[in-house]
Formats: sequence, C-alpha cells, structure tokens
Amino acid sequence: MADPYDADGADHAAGLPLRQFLLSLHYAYPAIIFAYYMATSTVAVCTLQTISSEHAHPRQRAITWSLVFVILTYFAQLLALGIQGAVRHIFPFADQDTVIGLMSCTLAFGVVFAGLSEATNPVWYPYMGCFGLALVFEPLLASLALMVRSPESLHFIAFFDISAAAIRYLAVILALGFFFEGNRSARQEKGTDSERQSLLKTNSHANHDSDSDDRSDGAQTNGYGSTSDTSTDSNQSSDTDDDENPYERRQRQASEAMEKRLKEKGNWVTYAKSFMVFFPYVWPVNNRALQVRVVLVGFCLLAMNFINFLIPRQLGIIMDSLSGRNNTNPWNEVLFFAGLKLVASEAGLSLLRQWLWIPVEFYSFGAISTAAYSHVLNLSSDFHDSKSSSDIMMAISCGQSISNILESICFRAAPMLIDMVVAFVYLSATLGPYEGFITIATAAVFMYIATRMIAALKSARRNEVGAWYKEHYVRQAGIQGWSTVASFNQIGHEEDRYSTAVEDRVTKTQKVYFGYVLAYALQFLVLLSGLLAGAFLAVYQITHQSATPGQFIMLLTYWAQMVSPLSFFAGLGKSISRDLLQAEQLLEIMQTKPSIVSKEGAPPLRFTGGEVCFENVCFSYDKKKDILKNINFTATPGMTVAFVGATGAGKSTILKLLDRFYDVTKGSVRVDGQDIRDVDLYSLRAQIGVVPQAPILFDDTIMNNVRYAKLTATDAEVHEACKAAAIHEQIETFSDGYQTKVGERGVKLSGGELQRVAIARAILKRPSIVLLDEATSSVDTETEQKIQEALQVLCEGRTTFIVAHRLSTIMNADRIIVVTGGEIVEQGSHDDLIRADGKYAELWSKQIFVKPKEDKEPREDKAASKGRKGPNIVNDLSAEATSSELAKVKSNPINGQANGHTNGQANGHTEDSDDSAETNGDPTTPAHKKEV
Ligand SMILES: Nc1ncnc2c1ncn2[C@@H]1O[C@H](COP(=O)(O)OP(=O)(O)OP(=O)(O)O)[C@@H](O)[C@H]1O
Repeated sequence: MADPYDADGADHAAGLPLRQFLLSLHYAYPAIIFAYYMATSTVAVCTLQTISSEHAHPRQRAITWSLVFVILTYFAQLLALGIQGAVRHIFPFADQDTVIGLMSCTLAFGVVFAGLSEATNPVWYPYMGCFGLALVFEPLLASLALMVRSPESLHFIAFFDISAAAIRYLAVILALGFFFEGNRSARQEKGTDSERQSLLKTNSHANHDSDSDDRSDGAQTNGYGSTSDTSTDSNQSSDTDDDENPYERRQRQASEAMEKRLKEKGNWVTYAKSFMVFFPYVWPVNNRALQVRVVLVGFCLLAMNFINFLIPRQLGIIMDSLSGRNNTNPWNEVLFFAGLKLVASEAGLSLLRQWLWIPVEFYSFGAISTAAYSHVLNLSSDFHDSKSSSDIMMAISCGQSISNILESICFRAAPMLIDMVVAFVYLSATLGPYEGFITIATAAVFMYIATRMIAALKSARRNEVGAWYKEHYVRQAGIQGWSTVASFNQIGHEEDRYSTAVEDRVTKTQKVYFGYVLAYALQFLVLLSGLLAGAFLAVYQITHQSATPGQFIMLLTYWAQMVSPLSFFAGLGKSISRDLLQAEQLLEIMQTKPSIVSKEGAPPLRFTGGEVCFENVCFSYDKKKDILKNINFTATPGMTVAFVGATGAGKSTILKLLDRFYDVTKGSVRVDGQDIRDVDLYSLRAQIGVVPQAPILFDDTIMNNVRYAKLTATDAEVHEACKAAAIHEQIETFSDGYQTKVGERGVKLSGGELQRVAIARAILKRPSIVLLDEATSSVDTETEQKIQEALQVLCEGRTTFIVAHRLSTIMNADRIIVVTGGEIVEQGSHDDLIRADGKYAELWSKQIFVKPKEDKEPREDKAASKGRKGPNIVNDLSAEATSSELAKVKSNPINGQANGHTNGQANGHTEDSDDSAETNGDPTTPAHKKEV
C-alpha cells in the first residue's frame, strides 16, 4: 500500500522507532478505550451498581455534548484527510494506521456515547475512565505525530490535525470538569434536598425509554421489569386494558423476585450461582455415557467452527484456481469444497451433533420437570394455599428455560463468537486492517441498531400480548359461560365483544409485525453498507494487485456467513432475560422449603386406640392474626367430637392441625400421647381418614378414585367400601358401572354421589381417626340420610371429629365443642349444653331441626340400631325427640322468645309451603310441622 508519508517526506530514518511507537499507539489507543469501557461497564452491571445508582448527574447533558465534540473532531480529521487525498489524488490518503486509528477512535467513543446517551443514572467510572485515558493518550499521540513529521510536511493538514487534537483535548478536560463540578454542586444541594423535596412523587424518568434496558430501568423506576414505567409505554398501553393479564402478572412477579434476590446476593455472579440448584438436572451427573456425549458435542462445535472458516477460504481458492492465479487443480478444489459442504450440512456434523445431543437434552428436560413436580408435591399446605395452581403449573413447565439458557450460551453464542472472531482476524490478515475495521464497525452498528429496535418494539409487543390474553379471555368466558350467555339472550353481545377483541389483537399484531419487518430492513441496510464498503475496498485492492478475485469471493462468503450470528447476538440479551425470568419462577419454587416435614429420624406413630389431645393450642396462618386461641380438649379413643360455631370460627382449622397440614404456633396436638410433630408424618396421615366438605375426585373411573385410598385394594374391596357408603347400587346403575369416568374434579357426579364416593374412599382406607368436614352439606334430605348411614359405618369405633353447621346431625355426639372467634366457649354433650343455656342453646333454638324420619324400619330394628354403639351421629330426629327437644328449649326463658319466633316462622311456612319447604336452612315437612 502506498505510504503518503513517503510522498510528504515525513518518515525519517532517525524517527523510525518513534514512528513504530506511534503506529502501535494508533491501534492500541482505541482498543484500550473500548476494552476499558466494556470491562468496567460489565463490572458495574454484574455488581449491580447500575441498579443502585439512583441519582442523576446534574451535568450529564453537558458531558454528553463534550463527548459529541470529541467524536466530531475525529470525523473532521478523517474528512480533512479525505479531502486532501481527493485534491492531491492520493489514495489511501494517509498512513493506514492513522486512518484506522481515527476511525477506531470514532467507533470506540461512539460506543461510549451510545452508552451515556441512553443511561438515566449512569455509573460514572466507565465514562470518566475513558476521558482519563484520553487525557493521557491524546497529548502523547499529538506530540508523537508532530515529532515524526519532517518540518516540510507541516502544511495545512498538520495544523488542522493539531487544532482538532487541541479542541478534542479541551472537550475531554471540559467533560471531566463538568463531572467534578456537578458532583460538588450535587453534594451541596443534597443538604437541602429534604427541605425542597416535593410531596408528590416526581416523574423524573418520564421520558426515559425503559425498553433500552429491561433490567436496570425497571429497577430504577417502578421496579425490575416494571410494565408501566415510561410515558411512551403508558401512552401506548392506555389504549389497551389497564388490567394486568396473567402473563404480565407472572412476569412482574418474577421480575420483582429477581430484583429482590439480585439485591440480596449483591451481584450477578452470586445470583447466577443460585441456579446451581439445577446443575444435577442439566448435567447428567450419574450418567457417564451422556457426559461423553456432551464432550463430543463440544468437539463437533469446534470442528464446525473450523469448517465455517474453511468454506469461504476454499471458495476463494477455487476462484483463483479458475482464474489461473494459483497452480491448483480446480477439480480437486471443487471436490474438496463439496466435501466441506457435506460435512457442514444437515447430513454431516449437524446430524452427528443432534444425534449426540438429543438424549442429553431430553434427560435434562425430563429431570427438571420430574424434580420440580416432586418438589411441589412435597411442599406444605401454606405454599399450596398461597399459590394459584396455574402459576405452579406454569413454573414447572419453565424447566426448559434453564437448558435453553445453557444451550444459547454454550452451543450457539460461543461457537458464533468464535466464527466471528476467526472471520475478523482472517479478513484483517488477508485483506488488511481496513477490511477488519469495516467488519467490526458494521458488526457494532448492526448490533446497536438491532438491540435498539428490539427494545423499541417491546411496548408494542407487550400490547400485543395483552390483546391476545383479552381475546383468549373473551372467548373462554363465552364458551364456559355458554348457558348464561344463551339464557340471557346475550349471544349477539358476546359475538360483538369477541370480534372487537380479535380486531384489537390483529391491529396490534400487525404493528409488531410491521415493526419487525422494518427492523430487519434497517439491519440489512447496515449490513449491505458494510458489505459494499468491504467490497469496494477489495475491488480497489484487486485492481492494485494487492488482493485476488478469490479473496473477493471469500469476503462475500464470510459476510453472508456473519448475518445469522449477528442477528442471534442482537436478540441474545432479550432471549436470555426472558429465559431467566422463567427460570426465576421455577427457582423460587425449588428454593421453597416444605414447612411441615418429619423430624430427622422421627419414629412412626404408635397407635394405641386413638386418643387425641389438644393442649393450649394457638395457631395463626400468617403469624399476625390469631385464628385459634388456647384450645384444650381431649377425645378418648372411639369418641365422637363435634365442632360447631359460626362460619370462620376456626373449626376446619382444628381438623387441619390434627392432620398436620399446619403446625401449631403454640401448645401441642397429641395422638395417643405422642406429639404429632415428633412422629413420622406419613405414619400419622396413614391413621387419619378425611371426608372434606368439597371432595376432589380425579378425572378417572369411580373404581380408580375409590381405590386411591389403598392402591393395592381388590375390586371386591372397593365394592365393599362402596356398599358401606351406600353408593354401590347407584354406581351399578351407571352405564359403565365402576368404570364410569367422573369428569374433572368429579363434575359428572351429583353432590350426594360425590360425597358418598369420598366416604367410600375413606372407608377403604380404614383409618383409625376420622375427620368429617361438613360431609353432609348441600345435599337433600334423602341423600343426607344415606350419607349419614354411610358415615355411621365409617366412624364406628373410631375417634371421630365432625365439623357441622346443622346441629341435628351432631346432637348425639359424645362431645360438642362450641368454637367462637378461635376459642372454645363451651363443651359437653347436647343435653349438658342445652341445660347450660349458653351459646349452643342459642344456636339450637335458632335452628328448626324438625325432619321426618320415614318410618320404613320396623320399630324393633330401630330399637336395635339405637342400642348399637355407633358413632353417635344423629341422622334424624324422631317426632318424639323433636317435641321433647323443643320443650326443653321452650322451657328456657331466653329461648321462649326465640322459639316463639321460630315457631311462628315454621308455622307460617306450614300454611303456605309444600313438602320440600325449608325453614331456617333445615328441611321440614308438613308431618312434623303438624306435630310442632
Ligand atoms: N389457608 C388459609 N390462610 C389464611 N387464612 C385462612 C386459611 N384458611 C382459613 N383461613 C382463615 O381462618 C379463619 C378460620 O377458618 P376456618 O376454615 O377454620 O373456619 P370454619 O370455622 O371452619 O368456617 P366454616 O364453617 O365457614 O368452614 C377464617 O377467618 C379464614 O379466613
């Protein structure tokens, strides 16, 4: 390449070492600036200084303008050199290192400028460090440039250079000055800040584009990943629904969790370490064969890098061979090229790599999903009560994101980076540093534009997702609530609602789609400009015999090969942050420890009859509001204890403590003298059978649902349990009998059938302690009677705890405990409590519990069944019993009034209601009403 200094006589033999030094500085200076900026910015991000930096610098704008001047001076110098070259017909118009140095400085300071102009509250040392470096290097470069010039070469351009350098130096000093002056005035103002602070929240970042940096911006404004932090966003979002859709809510919660953990951990490195919990699932720890596969995949990737390097080179060789520039045989070269293409194709290395990788990938996916599912099942009630099941399921399915992150970094980013570095080095080596510079500058501009475009499309994308959820919701609501829609004649309304939602979604999708098309167009324009610049340079070199046509072809092929890595890198940050957010949701679950676990080495429960003792039990769900206060009672083996009281009093909570779904806050629960916290949890639950208020069945056959209590039970055992639960005959009438599918959560069964299947399930378990939580609620009289009969079978001889609102169902319990506001206010038998004339008597008087017992049983049988030692649950009141019970209540002065009132009501009903009429929530019939 021609050296203009020779033409100008600037290069002296005596100044050769200085010239060499200057040459290396031209390359080193921008490289140092760039390396320093990237390294310190990475440290600032990794150590969360970008998040904690909260105060805007008062002179940030002035500093940014100083930087603009610095960049402009480099431009001006380049322009002057170009003009001089054009006027004097010299090309290249100056030393290669001088021009590359100026261009690289423009690029390096351009990167610094891009960072500074986008940052709201920047961490300053990366920027100030660059200015500091400029303070040292600029005078050094300027004086060296002067020293290596001969006096006769000090014409106009030299003076221009010196002036530009001087202005630049001044701009650097000004930038530093602004920084320190701004700091000083900020410190002074800080003292008076508190007095001046507005009472209203200021929106200092209103115009700040959050999209530029998901992480830091969110943290600095409305929290990490905030969804409504900019005016742009809020404006754009205002035309959509204000409500947060489930996707946004999950994203926001994950962002908040991420920010919280980041702050706790202090930096990204320790934060990333917490993901090590997934290591055993991602890396096949105990599987040597899979480990070997991973290593081989690594070799495949390296081989692929090498092939990617060889292919463009080989094309160049073929070209030169065809044009006779080298002495190779084009046939052989083409054959070799074909071989390379085959190895690089989907049928070559790629196939091998996939074959090696697929088992590893599926190992990881399977291992994470199973571990997450198992972890969730082993978590305690507090976790399951506080999380929505859809969120948990979403989080479990996020396992894939962990392997996505690793795959993106190890198998895509790393090889692509190697490809790009190799291409850059090879192009610089074969076509000179100008070509190298063009490559790197194009890549930098491409990346900048691509990341900016992705960020700019963020809010449009968010709107699209919101519209998509809205459409989904409207559709789902219409279909699920079809009967309501149809019966209220609102089909037209629903159609309109849906079409509006679809229109809205389509408009927003189009916006996003068009945005992406535009972004791609812009990115490819950048690439095209770079390619054209590179191609012109190569053509110049070919015409000046310093390059071959083969190298030109090689250049074009490398450029084509660089497109996909560049696009990938532009979207890498975004995709990793999305995967990280998803992984965060799973990590949160995986880090949750079950609150109810068996103590280490806890012995199994020694069951000796089923005595249950609550001693000074206090409990709170949230450690703030006391739900149970000082609960004391003992149930002897085989006893039936009923809990009554107002809704929300804490009755079901008592049952949950016994089943150890929660642990007491104070006091203890003992079974046969053993604190349930000291025994094996599994052995405790093995002794307890629960019939909940709303039993949940699996979407499976009745047979399998009942058998769930004892997976080894035979069909005959299941039939027996169902007979005992008085549901067998009904099941037999179903078209598929025991093989009938019950539907999701048992929706295909009626309430009474569902409850009896649940009772059959509990009977099959043969528990020693029975918990019935309003097991006969919401069913008709006849079904209730059947259920009560089934319960008698279940509870016989077992310690039984019943929660009931209908007092008629528990009046024969051995002990009735009245709970009010989490405290036991009364306990005793029905008669004792009626006599005591307290809360229970009051409740009793309010309930008209008159219900006919169809006298199907012969009198003797009835007497026999009365004599049987059963669970003492009343399934009904006989007419005599009813009269005597009411007489008792009537004899109470306090109840006389109440009774008069209730009787009045009952009588009122008697006159004008039919057989199915209910009074005060209890079914009544004319037969009894007459008696009353
Ligand atoms: N998982 C939970 N987390 C927080 N609070 C809860 C939880 N479960 C119940 N509570 C609260 O505890 C109190 C007692 O609830 P509990 O279900 O024991 O009442 P209850 O007497 O059985 O009521 P009901 O007769 O209506 O079933 C209520 O105020 C309820 O809101």
